[in-house]
Amino acid sequence: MGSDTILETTDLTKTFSGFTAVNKVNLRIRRGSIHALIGPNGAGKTTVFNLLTKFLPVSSGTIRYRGDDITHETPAKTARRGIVRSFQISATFPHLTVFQNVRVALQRRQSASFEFWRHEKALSVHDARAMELLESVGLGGLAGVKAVELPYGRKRALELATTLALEPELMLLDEPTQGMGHEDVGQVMGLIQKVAAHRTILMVEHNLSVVSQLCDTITVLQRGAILAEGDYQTVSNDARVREAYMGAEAEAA
Ligand SMILES: Nc1ncnc2c1ncn2[C@@H]1O[C@H](COP(=O)(O)OP(=O)(O)OP(=O)(O)O)[C@@H](O)[C@H]1O
Repeated sequence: MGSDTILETTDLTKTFSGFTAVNKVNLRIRRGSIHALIGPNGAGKTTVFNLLTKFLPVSSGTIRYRGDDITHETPAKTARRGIVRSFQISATFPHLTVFQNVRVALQRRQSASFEFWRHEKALSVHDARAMELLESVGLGGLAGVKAVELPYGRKRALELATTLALEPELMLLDEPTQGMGHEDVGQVMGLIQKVAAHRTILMVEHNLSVVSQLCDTITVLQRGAILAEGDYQTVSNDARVREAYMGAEAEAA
């Protein structure tokens, strides 16, 4: 595994009672890149994420992270290596403030447990870092607001801040712009670009305009297997990719 590769899968496969959802997928994620996983509904994108984070056990094949075989490692150990999934695992606590949410995430990272109902003093060691993280995602001015009261796009920014608190090296983003209006999409794209500066990002994203603007490499999955890979120009000009997408649209119509 070359030093520019942070994560590599070899023949990664997942079967569910005889049905192959992920079929011999060979992924290579370049360190420092923003890599997209796209494909029609049911292509296996979410299952790949679940395999990489160990949320699901691998049926066959291997996952190597920075050269180590992590295929059969526990989810906690994999997370401690810095492979962190956002927008699902890092659910926020609606009735805590924006600031408290980030502080809890920092505490979680430190104690690797959920004993976060700590004495105020124990938590206050994280105050400065919490504020710094909030500033970095543009939420400095909303620190005292309850998470539940944030507009949708800002909630996503908070989720990013709580994920960043775990110091991810490889960040997995699950449809970061899903359900967003134009303005929020622009804001979240800006944030992703910013947080990508010091890490690697793998994202599942249906919005192809977002993918074309953000991602260096795109892997297209179809029925569990890789259909095409390359930069946006390459995959969007690929006849098989066009057909897969048009086929999916025709089915949906
Ligand atoms: N736990 C499971 N048991 C059985 N089949 C499953 C399970 N999870 C996923 N599948 C099947 O595996 C295939 C891939 O699903 P997956 O959710 O990974 O696709 P996806 O590309 O993420 O789709 P979408 O874009 O709709 O989220 C689908 O046919 C799905 O029905």
